[in-house]
Amino acid sequence: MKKTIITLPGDGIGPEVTDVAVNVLKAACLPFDVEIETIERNFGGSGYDIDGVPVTKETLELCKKHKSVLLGAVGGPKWENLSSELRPEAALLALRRELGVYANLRPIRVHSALAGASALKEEIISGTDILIVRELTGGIYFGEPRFTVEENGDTFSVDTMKYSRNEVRRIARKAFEAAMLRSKKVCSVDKANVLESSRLWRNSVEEIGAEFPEVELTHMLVDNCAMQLIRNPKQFDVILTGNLFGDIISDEAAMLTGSIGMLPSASLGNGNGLYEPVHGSAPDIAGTGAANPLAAVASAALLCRYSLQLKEASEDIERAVQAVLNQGYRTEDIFRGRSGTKLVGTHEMGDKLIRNLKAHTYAD
Ligand SMILES: NC(=O)C1=CN([C@@H]2O[C@H](COP(=O)(O)OP(=O)(O)OC[C@H]3O[C@@H](n4cnc5c(N)ncnc54)[C@H](O)[C@@H]3O)[C@@H](O)[C@H]2O)C=CC1
Ligand SMILES: CC(C)CC(=O)C(=O)O
Ligand SMILES: [Mg+2]
Repeated sequence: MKKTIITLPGDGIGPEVTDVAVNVLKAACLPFDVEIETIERNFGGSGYDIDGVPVTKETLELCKKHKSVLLGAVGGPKWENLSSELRPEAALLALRRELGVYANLRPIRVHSALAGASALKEEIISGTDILIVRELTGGIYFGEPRFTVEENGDTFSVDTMKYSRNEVRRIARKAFEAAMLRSKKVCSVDKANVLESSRLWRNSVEEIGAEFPEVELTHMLVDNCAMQLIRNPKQFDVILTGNLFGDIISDEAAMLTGSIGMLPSASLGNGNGLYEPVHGSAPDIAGTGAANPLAAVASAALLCRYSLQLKEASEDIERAVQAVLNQGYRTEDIFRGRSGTKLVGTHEMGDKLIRNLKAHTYAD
């Protein structure tokens, strides 16, 4: 059987990690008689350089048609002075919006082999298993109006933080459903002591919480959450939060796992799936072969699970990731020079993954 996915490698390290993820995905699906066909499109800053826009209408339509998209990353200094609608990041926001993928799932799992790789003490982080459920198509990244004006000899810029009750209820339901399959705890994170939109958020989450009496619901202000994630991350099961706060605390939570290069994501909604590492285009290491591809690879595993319904292939990829870490292979970001570990580059890590995948799947 043939399955088609759209790949949008993007900018910086995006193409490097996407290449590895696609190779691993193909190798993982083969034993299940699924041939992965990829259609690649320009996207982000590199898309702008070629097409004059960071994403074309044709690409958006193609993504909608095929429903599953594997994305690398966008952005970089080269495109920072473009107007907001031509910036690489605008393409990503447009894609998320067009696909209607409002539920951004960001699993934070500390691999036992990497418990010593975090900047935090091993006893604080080992065993951490958090799911951040971030609202992705609303909030301040999309709210109108947004503008900059010159007034009275000064410059003013406005962004709008806006949520509707239904938008909050929709993402809250996803968080509670996820919690039912985990440790049945949801911590909703907001800034309800200051923001009107956060008070609506809290109120709407409470309404959905009432439909899930088995799930323990707590609320936490985002500044406290930023601190609690470092103090005692194991207190969290599912963290439910809005677009901006989720963006920030997930980068923070990435450091529990040793590196932002470890964190995958799946964005779901409207029957579509967009899969991308949590990290950006990392211009500081692009082209050096140092990028950690495991976040992109783990995102491909999520694509297998949610879009291709190939749970076993997805688990095979996750096992291969565990195996390479247990065997001591480390890209620079997670390399701490410990005995038994070996520094590898992006593509060498990909080769090790495929070797493990073959050893596992063909031996069964
Ligand atoms: N989803 C996306 O496409 C995102 C794009 N960006 C864009 O990326 C550009 C750079 O943003 P930054 O703030 O520097 O964030 P970043 O996530 O690209 O990089 C932050 C730091 O983490 C390191 N890093 C990131 N991914 C890594 C990986 N896979 N392996 C090893 N090290 C890794 C980088 O080298 C850098 O030191 C900006 O243009 C930004 O807008 C940022 C976040 C998400
Ligand atoms: C690049 C931004 C549009 C978003 C971002 O940083 C993220 O979704 O993690
Ligand atoms: Mg981010």
